[in-house]
Amino acid sequence: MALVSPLEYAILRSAGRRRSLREIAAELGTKPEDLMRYVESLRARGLIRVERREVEVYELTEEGAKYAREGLPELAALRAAKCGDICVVEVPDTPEGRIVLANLARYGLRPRGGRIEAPRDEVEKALRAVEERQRLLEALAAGGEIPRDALQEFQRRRLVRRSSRVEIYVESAADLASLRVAEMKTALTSEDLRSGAWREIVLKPIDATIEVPPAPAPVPHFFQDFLEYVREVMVGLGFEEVRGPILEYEFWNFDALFQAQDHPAREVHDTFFAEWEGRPPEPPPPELMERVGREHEAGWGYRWSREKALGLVLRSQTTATTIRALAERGEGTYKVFAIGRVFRPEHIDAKHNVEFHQLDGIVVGPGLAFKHLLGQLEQIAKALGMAEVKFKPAYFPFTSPSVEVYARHEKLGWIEFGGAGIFRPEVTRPLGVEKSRVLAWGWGLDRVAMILLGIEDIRDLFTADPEKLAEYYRRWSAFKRTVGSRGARYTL
Ligand SMILES: N[C@@H](Cc1ccccc1)C(=O)O
Repeated sequence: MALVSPLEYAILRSAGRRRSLREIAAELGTKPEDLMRYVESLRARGLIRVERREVEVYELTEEGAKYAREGLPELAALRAAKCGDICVVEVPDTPEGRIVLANLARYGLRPRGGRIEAPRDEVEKALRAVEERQRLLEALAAGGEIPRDALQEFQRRRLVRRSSRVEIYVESAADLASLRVAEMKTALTSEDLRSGAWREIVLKPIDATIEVPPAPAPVPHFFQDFLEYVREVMVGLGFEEVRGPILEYEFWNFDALFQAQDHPAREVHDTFFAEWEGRPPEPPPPELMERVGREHEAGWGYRWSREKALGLVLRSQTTATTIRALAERGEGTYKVFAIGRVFRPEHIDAKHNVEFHQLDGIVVGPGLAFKHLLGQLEQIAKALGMAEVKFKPAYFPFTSPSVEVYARHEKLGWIEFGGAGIFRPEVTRPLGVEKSRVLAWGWGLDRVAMILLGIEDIRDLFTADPEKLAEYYRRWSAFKRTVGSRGARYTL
């Protein structure tokens, strides 16, 4: 008495006296490759016989598939014939036209002077023959079988190509009455072993040698490529790149940006607070912390805590990185940017992810004003190839005036993809920046990529689906080729 799983039993019953695995899979509503390991396991136990045979298959070429969809060109030519007792078939004097004439000659319609003139009944006979070819071509496209001579003819015309496939045939070698259907598990528990239940359990077989259907060839990751492109655009605009840690002090992520310690964005539902046993990042200079603390106490009127500022978070904005650069370099004339991952405990949907990428930038120099900020944002948006961008007044604790930046997504409509503003004096003063003004912005690059590539769901940037990855890579390559040649429109 052999034990088999319910699925193995179904395979044996369906196999009976020799059948192709594809038929069995179709009957059981699954795919042959999903049955293979069970077939292998049955074979190993002598319950089934397996035979692999190479079979010829005919598949449509690209041209064949096109004609199956749109109709053979000679069919259109015959249908357009002008008939009295004599029919006249005209074709354009092009390579395609000449192919049509050559094909019609096979049905006995001889061209003369680039056109065909023949008695009506001959043309009708040819039309019926061509219609029959069309029917066969469509039948083949739908997966049906067609006569051999038709296949050979299509092959000569390069509408069909021959290849081979391994077809698997199985035949039950078991007496169904002698089998017992048992539970199937992937792993046994110690309880199964102790109680002896393992004797009544079928273990799910694993066979790593089974062929799987081919997956599309791997392509470079479009979003990685995109981030590299943004980096190059920024460098091309004269910016210098700066980098900063992902595990960041609250100080740089919030305090140095004049974001009060009881600001709602500093609650657990908006920020990932971190505990870290390893080596922490280099702490901020103590004097700087003092100056920032005093600015908070004077400006927001609460008791500032140094301990709180030394707490660790997963960076929630790359402004944490540009403010580090500002603190390091101080007064002067310069432009820097940072590209990096940021983290926020969002409710995940098509536009929000808990992990995304930002481009932050600052422009530092004396005499800079709001118009320069808008001009700078416009320049970057254009350089990236964004078509339509809009600015709206907004609020951030660290800038004044502030704007939100919107762009139009072909499916999702206007979406916000970033913020910008001029750093408030409360931000720049403790850093020793008093003469210069600082233009600052932070853009969500995931959303920019969605807008540029027409991606409708932010989660798709992290998809593991090879088809989607290949599709997005195609869109990305096409975008890169045409960037710079699109019209752009900007409104305030
Ligand atoms: N850091 C802000 C964006 C911003 C950056 C710089 C200036 C103004 C706004 C955000 O992530 O929403």
